Amino acid sequence: MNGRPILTAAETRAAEAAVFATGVTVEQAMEAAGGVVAEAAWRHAGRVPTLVLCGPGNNGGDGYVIARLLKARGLKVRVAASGEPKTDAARAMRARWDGPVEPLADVAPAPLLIDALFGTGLARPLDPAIAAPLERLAKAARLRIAVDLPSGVGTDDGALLGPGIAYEMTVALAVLKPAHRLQPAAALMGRLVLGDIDIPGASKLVEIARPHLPAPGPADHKYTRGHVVVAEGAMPGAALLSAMAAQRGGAGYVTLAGRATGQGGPAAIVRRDAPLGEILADDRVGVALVGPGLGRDAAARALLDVALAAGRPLVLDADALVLLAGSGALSGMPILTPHEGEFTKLFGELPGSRIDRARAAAERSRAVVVLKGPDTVVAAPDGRAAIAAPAPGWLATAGTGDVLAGLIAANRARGLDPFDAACAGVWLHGYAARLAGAGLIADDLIAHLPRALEACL
Ligand SMILES: NC(=O)C1=CN([C@@H]2O[C@H](COP(=O)(O)OP(=O)(O)OC[C@H]3O[C@@H](n4cnc5c(N)ncnc54)[C@H](O)[C@@H]3O)[C@@H](O)[C@H]2O)[C@@H](O)CC1
Ligand SMILES: Nc1ncnc2c1ncn2[C@@H]1O[C@H](COP(=O)(O)OP(=O)(O)O)[C@@H](O)[C@H]1O
Ligand SMILES: [K+]
Repeated sequence: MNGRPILTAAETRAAEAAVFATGVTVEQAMEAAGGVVAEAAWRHAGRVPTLVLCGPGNNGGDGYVIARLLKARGLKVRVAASGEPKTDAARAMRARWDGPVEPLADVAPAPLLIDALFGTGLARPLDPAIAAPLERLAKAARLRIAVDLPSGVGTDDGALLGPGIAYEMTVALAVLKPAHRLQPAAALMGRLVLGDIDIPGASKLVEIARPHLPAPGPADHKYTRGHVVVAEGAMPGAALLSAMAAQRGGAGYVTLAGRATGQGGPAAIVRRDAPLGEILADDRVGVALVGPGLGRDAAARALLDVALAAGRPLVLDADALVLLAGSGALSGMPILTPHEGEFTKLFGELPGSRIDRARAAAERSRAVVVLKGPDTVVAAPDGRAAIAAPAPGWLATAGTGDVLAGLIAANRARGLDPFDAACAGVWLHGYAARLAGAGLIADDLIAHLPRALEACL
């Protein structure tokens, strides 16, 4: 798993401090930051009259640099500030801006608005005296560009601390921060550009990257590619969706275990109406998926108990998660795939961001937790975590979770470790959703999985 690192505000400051310790100055870093944003703005918007809003900290310092560089390219640039700069570097950049600085409260709008009010230093909700003019100027602009982050979002949790303006572009400086990927902030970013300013960062939190999933080779046969067993329950359609997703997601052998034999779906699915324990006793079984359409009655509980006792790698979804509420640590590092509702039933109300909550849940359950939603987070008990790039809202339709569970099962069965299998499944799911496009239903995702797999060869 080696997606782009995502650093919190404190980690970003530490990464910057490490670079400054080598002799690079804050002013140099700020010149570089202003340079990448000015370049991105120029490419995106061209020769457009521009208003740069500067805050009191180093985000504002970047703003003064951007204004100077765009003016040097011949743009009509005005600057408005919420107050005097408070850091040495920002003061230095303010001094290098040779135009006037207007007060934010009553400045006139411009077609291009560049927001350098606050970045990673925002510590509390925006004051109305800043939020109101920001909103007014953003509404009146034709294009809005955020420097590092839209002003008014929580860097580490993606919470809204301001008016929630949607930008056409955000230029993230040095590294991605959680707010670039966590909702509701992530939805405001527009096109997200990462501006390299030579401040490297490493983190246990990454963006989910395209996995490398090699094609089967000469040494492979159906079992080496992975044997997935999906347990059927009260609603066999859900298990069928999971089974089909596991097949199209690359599993070499998929067994549907249960009573509803012969109900639609490809002939290539093996259907067995035998006790689940007997089916899972086969050493060639790479993973058991339990939960989609399982039901929550005694029969469902009995199937779950059999799966938990079987000693095979597990993917537990949907009803299985509800049945697990109140249980402690699990053995064998299963993968749990709750949406928010299932997560709360399973783990209660945990504090912090989605990342904090997924990590705490993973640690408590000793499982890899996939906290699903528009900003899916994957977390492992060892602290590794990953956030998906935004997926299409069209995924909010019945059965797409069953498809995700089947995909994760296929990747686990092919031998990926639980964290990597979960991340690979989430990536394929999001990619297939983009391919399937508007109006998708869960079945369409499955039809697009071969092309998603192709992208990972
Ligand atoms: N640290 C560095 O050396 C570099 C930082 N860079 C920029 O600097 C930003 C971070 O700079 P800072 O740490 O100075 O933080 P910010 O510029 O985001 O804001 C910090 C300032 O805002 C005040 N503040 C916080 N919340 C407020 C609120 N709700 N209302 C009013 N005032 C509030 C703080 O008291 C402080 O004065 C990054 O996002 C990036 O844009 C870049 O210039 C690259 C180099
Ligand atoms: N608004 C949204 N934007 C992007 N992805 C979403 C959104 N809502 C749901 N999803 C994704 O769709 C899937 C829904 O899964 P789930 O809630 O288990 O549905 P079901 O049980 O009907 O299959 C998850 O992968 C989730 O991340
Ligand atoms: K900003």
